[in-house]
Amino acid sequence: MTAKIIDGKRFAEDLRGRIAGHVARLKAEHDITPGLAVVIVGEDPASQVYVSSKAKQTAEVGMNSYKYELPADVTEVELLELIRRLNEDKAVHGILVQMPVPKHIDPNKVIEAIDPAKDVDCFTPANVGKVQIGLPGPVSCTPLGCLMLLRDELGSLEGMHAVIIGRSNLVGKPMMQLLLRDNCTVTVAHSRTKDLAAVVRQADIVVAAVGRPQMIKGDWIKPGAVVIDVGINRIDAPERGEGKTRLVGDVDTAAASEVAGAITPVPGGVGPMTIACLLANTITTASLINGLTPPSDLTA
Ligand SMILES: NC(=O)C1=CN([C@@H]2O[C@H](COP(=O)(O)OP(=O)(O)OC[C@H]3O[C@@H](n4cnc5c(N)ncnc54)[C@H](OP(=O)(O)O)[C@@H]3O)[C@@H](O)[C@H]2O)C=CC1
Ligand SMILES: Nc1nc(=O)c2c([nH]1)NC[C@@H]1CN(c3ccc(C(=O)N[C@@H](CCC(=O)O)C(=O)O)cc3)C=[N+]21
Repeated sequence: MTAKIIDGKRFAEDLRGRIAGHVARLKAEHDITPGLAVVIVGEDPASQVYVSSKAKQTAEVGMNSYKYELPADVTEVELLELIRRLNEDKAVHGILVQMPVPKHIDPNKVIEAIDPAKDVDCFTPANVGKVQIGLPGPVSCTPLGCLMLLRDELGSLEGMHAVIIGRSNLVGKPMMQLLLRDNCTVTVAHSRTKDLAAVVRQADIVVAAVGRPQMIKGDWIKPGAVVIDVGINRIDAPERGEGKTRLVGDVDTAAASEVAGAITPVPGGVGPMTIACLLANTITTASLINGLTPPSDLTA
């Protein structure tokens, strides 16, 4: 059997098309142009690429995009002051501070400074709690993107055994909440899990968010399972020439594709969905800030 390749890039394009429709409606009916502010500290080249593609896609769907590039030696006080200004700015409906921030800045202080009403990453305690009890609000971008792909592939997820590998606040834990809400039986595995292969073999749905290149092997996958590969790892690719690299996920995609029912590729899988869901969250926050019900097709 050869797995279906889940085209996240294409799904994200469709999602951005729907987002553009919601932006047009907010403008025409309510005179609101959603605005997203992205703050980046320092000059990590990977982050630069990621932030540029966010700005480009934000503009393409008709939203306003505001980019703040701060030097790596900016003080914590200065960064917090910028966040406070963005909290007050009526044109800004979403604030994203690219993580990680330099070591001399406390990421928890950054998170706590962001107004939960504008927290499009769903990092603040208020929004984490809302997701847990099912209240409307932004939902962590990567897990939201994974959920959309899974629902599209499977329809109802009810009763399925989902195994998530990774328990970070960014991916694993919010993924757990969303799959539980969709009536999956959820197992969360991590670095202390015993016999990970045996745990993964039980899964109808595998979500790999570990950050270890190709760690999840083909023979760990139950035949027909749906595999969502969140990992983005840059590895050496001497076959492409000296000094060249390529991106791979946390799953051994070639081997897993022999067994799985469907699988997301890297690149072109979850990554593009993360960015599209960031824009979706900006519609959600712009709606809620203005007392409107957010569009149901952009959230969990
Ligand atoms: N596609 C996208 O849009 C995004 C991709 N990513 C990628 O996803 C991956 C995960 O990101 P993130 O959640 O932030 O990573 P973290 O490093 O924060 O978390 C990794 C998790 O994996 C677990 N883990 C580490 N080693 C093992 C192991 N050998 N066996 C089992 N579990 C293990 C850790 O366990 P423990 O808690 O015990 O330490 C931890 O819970 C990375 O590759 C990242 O680049 C991240 C965000 C967005
Ligand atoms: N506050 C904050 N929020 C985040 O959501 C956040 C963050 N900080 N810091 C970094 C991680 C990582 N992340 C990615 C999103 C999309 C791609 C993506 O689009 N990847 C493309 C490939 C891009 C390439 O070729 O380099 C793909 O998978 O197809 C990658 C990585 C969001 N993160």
